Amino acid sequence: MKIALANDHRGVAMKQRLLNWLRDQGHQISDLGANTPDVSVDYPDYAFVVAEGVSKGEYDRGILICGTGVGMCIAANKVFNVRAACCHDPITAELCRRHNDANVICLSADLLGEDGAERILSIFLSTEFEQGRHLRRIDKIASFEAKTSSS
Ligand SMILES: O=C(CO)[C@H](O)[C@H](O)[C@H](O)COP(=O)(O)O
Repeated sequence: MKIALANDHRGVAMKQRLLNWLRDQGHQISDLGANTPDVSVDYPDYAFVVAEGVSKGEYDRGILICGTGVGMCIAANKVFNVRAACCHDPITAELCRRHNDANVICLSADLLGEDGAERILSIFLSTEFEQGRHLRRIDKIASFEAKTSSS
């Protein structure tokens, strides 16, 4: 899978650990920063780059890491056609794919251990969207987004 990965200063260590693991799984990863834990950066700058890449179809999925995952998630969901999910557990990772067709996952560097993050990512990257009634629901979100972004 072609994946864009980015983080703020709080997510540098987790990103660096996950990079090798993701590449070992055969994914093509673009590391879009940040790479220095000592320099404070603003998570929206990174969330927008990843989310726009996914929105334009340059990447199959996006992965964002900040302290809680929440700031990245709020920012990424402002980008057209992006369905970002903040996942702290495997069940949310599974259902955000099966039910919500999430295309960006946001992880917490402060709350998740390495094993937890790998398990969550593994589920997120391997679970298919179920379509059916769930497609009707995400179509409603897309229609609302199209209507409000053109006004
Ligand atoms: O957006 C967040 C909170 O939901 C992230 O945890 C950020 O990483 C955090 O706000 C950054 O805070 P800092 O005090 O500037 O490190």
